[in-house]
Amino acid sequence: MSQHRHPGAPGRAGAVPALPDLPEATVARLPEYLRALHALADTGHETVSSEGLANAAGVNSAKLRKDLSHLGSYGTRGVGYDVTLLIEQIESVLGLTQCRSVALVGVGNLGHALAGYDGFASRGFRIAALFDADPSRVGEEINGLVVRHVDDLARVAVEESISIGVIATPAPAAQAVADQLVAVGVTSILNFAPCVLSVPEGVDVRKVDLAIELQILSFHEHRKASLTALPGGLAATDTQEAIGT
Ligand SMILES: NC(=O)c1ccc[n+]([C@@H]2O[C@H](COP(=O)([O-])OP(=O)(O)OC[C@H]3O[C@@H](n4cnc5c(N)ncnc54)[C@H](O)[C@@H]3O)[C@@H](O)[C@H]2O)c1
Repeated sequence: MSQHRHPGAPGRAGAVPALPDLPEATVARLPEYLRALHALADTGHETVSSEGLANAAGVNSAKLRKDLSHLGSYGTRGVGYDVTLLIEQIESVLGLTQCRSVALVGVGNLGHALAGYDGFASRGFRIAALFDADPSRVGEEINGLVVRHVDDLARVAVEESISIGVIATPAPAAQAVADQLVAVGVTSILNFAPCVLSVPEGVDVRKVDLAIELQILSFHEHRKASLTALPGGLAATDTQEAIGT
């Protein structure tokens, strides 16, 4: 996943206390720690060592300790981190203590899959509205939500307090959809369309493109093949480190 962020993004909630300005790479790893911590909590763990959490999250433990130190969380020597406390700290920093309402625009193949997925609610997100421009899709019910015409975006965004927009339209339509989302006050956009969006300062856009991820993996396959062809074979032993995850 790539991201595009304007510095000093104001966000929408005015009363939120100032947060530490974390490195983007740390922010990107916090959800991994959170997922691992929830799995530990679900299996009855009350504490976890930095090594245990690092393994569960798939990062190295020095990086994890550094990331968590940004939150003021250092764990207790010989005991490790308190799982519940760390979940609360990370959720607080990620702004997950409130459920965020998401609007999904473009309910085709991908949009259907996203709208039908039940796993977002437990991670702090509610898909609150579905929009499409195709009249034949408007009125269809998916997972208890009726698809509305994108022309209703402005009204529904206010009614449902939409804070994040997800774009799953074809690329040629994505910029206009982004403009509509921004016009109704949405300042965070997740873009699945394979294109670069132009947005005003203060609007955060993250882009998901599985083809790009596959192309990066293709490069590493290509590189591994070229290294194994050399005398002495493949040097890198830690594949995740080698590809910078
Ligand atoms: N990021 C990824 O990894 C990934 C994977 C698959 C697809 N995609 C991308 O996701 C997008 C959707 O793919 P799909 O297979 O679901 O396409 P699709 O054609 O099945 O669905 C697109 C939907 O968008 C609607 N639409 C078009 N213009 C619109 C507009 N202005 N406002 C609202 N709705 C509009 C269409 O009516 C349609 O229902 C494409 O851009 C595709 O390239 C990305």
